[in-house]
Formats: sequence, C-alpha cells, structure tokens
Amino acid sequence: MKVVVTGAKGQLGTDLVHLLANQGYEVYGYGREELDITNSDQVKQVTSEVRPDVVIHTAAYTKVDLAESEPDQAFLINAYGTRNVAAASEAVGAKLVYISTDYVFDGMATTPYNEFTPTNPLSVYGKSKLAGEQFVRDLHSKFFIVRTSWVYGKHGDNFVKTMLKLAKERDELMVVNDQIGCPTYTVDLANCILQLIQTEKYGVYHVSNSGHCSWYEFAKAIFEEADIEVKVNPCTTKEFPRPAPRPMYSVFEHMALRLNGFKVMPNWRDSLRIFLRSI
Ligand SMILES: NC(=O)C1=CN([C@@H]2O[C@H](COP(=O)(O)OP(=O)(O)OC[C@H]3O[C@@H](n4cnc5c(N)ncnc54)[C@H](O)[C@@H]3O)[C@@H](O)[C@H]2O)C=CC1
Repeated sequence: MKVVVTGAKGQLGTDLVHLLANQGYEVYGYGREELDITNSDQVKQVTSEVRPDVVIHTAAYTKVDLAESEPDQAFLINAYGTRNVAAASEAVGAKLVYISTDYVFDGMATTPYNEFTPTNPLSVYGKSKLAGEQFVRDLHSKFFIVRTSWVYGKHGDNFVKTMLKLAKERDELMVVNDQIGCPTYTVDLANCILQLIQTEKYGVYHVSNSGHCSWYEFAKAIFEEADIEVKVNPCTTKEFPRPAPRPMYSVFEHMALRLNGFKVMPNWRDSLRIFLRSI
C-alpha cells in the first residue's frame, strides 16, 4: 500500500513515516521543502505521480499563539492547504486522514466531548483547523478526520520536552491547573491511524491517550516518572495569560473508536512512562 505523508518532518509526521516504513508500507514522506501544501499545483503533481492509496495529512500551521496575530497564515495553511490536499487525494481515489484538534471545541463542557458534539472554536488556530475539516467533508468521499490533543513525542517541541528543559534551569515551576485535557503520545497516535487506514470505517475520530489530567498534573507525572526533583506549583490560566484562548476542558470520549471496534489507546501515564524511558 502506498502512503503519502504531508508534514513528514513534524512531530507526528516523523513517527508516522518510521512506523509505516517498519510495517512494510511504501511510504512517501514530504516535508515543507519538498511539498508546500499551499501550492495546489505541487500537491496535484505529487499525488498524480505517486498515486497513493492513502494520504495522511499532518502538515499544519501549529503556532497557536502566533496565529492570533497571523490569521492569514493560519487559514492559508490549515484551511486552503487542506483544501488542496483533499481535492488532490480525492482526484486519485486515495483515502484521506486529516489530523485535527481539540481546539475545535470551546472547552465549556463538563463531560467528555464525543465526535457528535457541536464544535465552537475559540482561537484563530482552532477556527482554521475547523475550516480544514469542512473542506475535507466538502471535497472528499473517503476521509478520516482524526482529532487529537496535547501531543508529544521524540521529534519537535512539546510540553514534556519543555518541562524537562525547564527543570534543568529552575528549582521551581508554575504550571496551569485549571485546564484539563488528554495527553497523546505520537507513537500511540500513529499506531491508531494505522488501524484506521486499513478499513473503510470513514468519519470523525477522537484519538488521544485514555484518562485525563491538568497541565499541572501532567508536569508532576513527568517529573515523577523521570525521577527529577523540582517543585511544581499550580496556578490558574488567569495568572498565566496567553494570546490564544485555550479550551478549559477538552477531554475526549473515544466513542467512534469504540463503536467501530478499534482499540482504544493506552492510559496517558503508561504511555508517558514508555516515552520517557525511550529518550
Ligand atoms: N501538537 C499538538 O499538541 C497538536 C497537534 N495537532 C495537529 O496534529 C498535526 C501534527 O502536529 P505536530 O506534528 O505536533 O506539528 P508540527 O508543527 O511538529 O508539524 C507540522 C509540520 O507541518 C509543516 N508545515 C507547515 N506549513 C506547511 C506547508 N505550507 N506545507 C507543508 N508543510 C507545512 C511544518 O514544517 C511542520 O514540520 C497538525 O495537524 C496539528 O494541527 C492537533 C492537536 C494537538
């Protein structure tokens, strides 16, 4: 099976390309330099030359705070770039996996979000990713929209790596304790995507590790699992303001995985332990 991966040098893209290659897939991973998704001709050229069975679209504008002052860039890449990928993959009959986000929700819920909960993004980033989802729905007939959250892995910047770095520089850290969500390890996410693409069970999927925590609880767990002594103090979102509003509660229910007979991902703390041992 031939698989094209966009954003192949990103955090998720890198692990996906490794996993697919290890599993014997014929994988074509493109970084931004080789395939700029905002260039529709280039996207069409790649899909018509490779003729993939599946396109996994991980490329995105991911600078959540900067997006508030650069909405054009965010929409150009996340909305129109996704339109280009959706149209080109549909034209060659390839299945499409589009990676989306918990930021499509407003975080006002008190119970986990399932795939049928109405969306209401707060930030420019969330709005631009939702616009990407809409293009996928409008232009593609065989798609998986995979919404994920709080992603970390070996490649690229993420919360886990930031915490490990800060612990080397400081004795004490303040971490937000009133935002609740689901951490997601790239390797688990990549394995889940692999399950999906082997089927025709198209639709929207919420994919994260199981369980949930606050950023503060996540930070404490990182230091416990890594056996690092550092004092972590809880703080509120108000005490730590950021340009882009975050959903306060973005816990996923994995209803689509469950109802379609897929494996639900391991508990976040077990995956965190595996990740920390691997680095
Ligand atoms: N990191 C996170 O916590 C979360 C990420 N996501 C989504 O997961 C997907 C993967 O995220 P990460 O791997 O963490 O992001 P990343 O920022 O590590 O990787 C994204 C890649 O896209 C590339 N890219 C940017 N503009 C491009 C363009 N015009 N053409 C081609 N490539 C371009 C970047 O160079 C980068 O390598 C993204 O769609 C993101 O929106 C969803 C929820 C949470």
